[in-house]
Amino acid sequence: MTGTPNPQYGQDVVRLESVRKVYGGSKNRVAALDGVTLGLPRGTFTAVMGPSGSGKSTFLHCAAGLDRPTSGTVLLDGVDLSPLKERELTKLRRERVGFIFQAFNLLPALSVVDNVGLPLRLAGHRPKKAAVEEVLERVGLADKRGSRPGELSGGQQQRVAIARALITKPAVVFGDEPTGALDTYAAREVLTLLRESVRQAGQTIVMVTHDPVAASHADRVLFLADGQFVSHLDRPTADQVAERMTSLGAWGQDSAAVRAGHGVPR
Ligand SMILES: Nc1ncnc2c1ncn2[C@@H]1O[C@H](COP(=O)(O)OP(=O)(O)OP(=O)(O)O)[C@@H](O)[C@H]1O
Repeated sequence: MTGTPNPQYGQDVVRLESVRKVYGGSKNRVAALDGVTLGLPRGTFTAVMGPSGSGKSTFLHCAAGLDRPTSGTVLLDGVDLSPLKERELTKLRRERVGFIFQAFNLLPALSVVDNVGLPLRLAGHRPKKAAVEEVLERVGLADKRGSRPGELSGGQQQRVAIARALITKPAVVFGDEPTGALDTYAAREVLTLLRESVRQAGQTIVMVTHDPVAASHADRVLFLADGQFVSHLDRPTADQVAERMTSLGAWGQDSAAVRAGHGVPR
């Protein structure tokens, strides 16, 4: 089965080769991704950072098969996405990719259990009770199984979203600012959970974030500038991430104020 966790290091779950994504016409052409070649090994937690407009969302969308590059190749769990038709791409995403967004995107009328089981239902499978219970245990919400999202805190809702992302045993989970809407405490809980799923279950996670503290939970932080990956840090502190972002001009004149807002230890 495609999504079976395989904590085998050295094998790239996400691979981009010479990927370019160009927007606009001849007058307002923007290379949002400008020749990106990159491999993300199985069982690793990667954070992607960069100034506004550097191409983070474009990278996430292309790497996750939500958008197609103008040129170049994306391989997801060993599958070349370029020749796939839309339906095949949708199927591959459902089977092998999990998503976590800033706005938790839970269905308010459904219980926690039904929200978590939804990706399996969409793929035409009936969620197994034991599998849903197990993933709810993992995110620490077994006692909230019957609650509606509106009855939960932001951190709890994001943990439901993580359970929903993990239920299909995806090859990779993409997070788009997953802690952006959470307070410091809830954010730390969510990041610890993501990190544990990498350490203990061999999950592969790729997370776009503006927050140096969030990025410091990753194994590796990649920095984008003008559509290219320009540097990386392995197991950095939040301060090191913030320094690197400052050197990329990410926070302009107000960098100190923004750093303070992002909770960087000073
Ligand atoms: N649909 C689009 N049409 C035209 N240009 C686009 C489109 N999407 C993105 N761009 C441009 O591509 C570049 C990269 O955008 P992208 O959204 O990937 O950056 P980002 O790093 O995610 O920015 P932010 O941190 O502000 O969300 C920017 O110059 C942006 O204006």
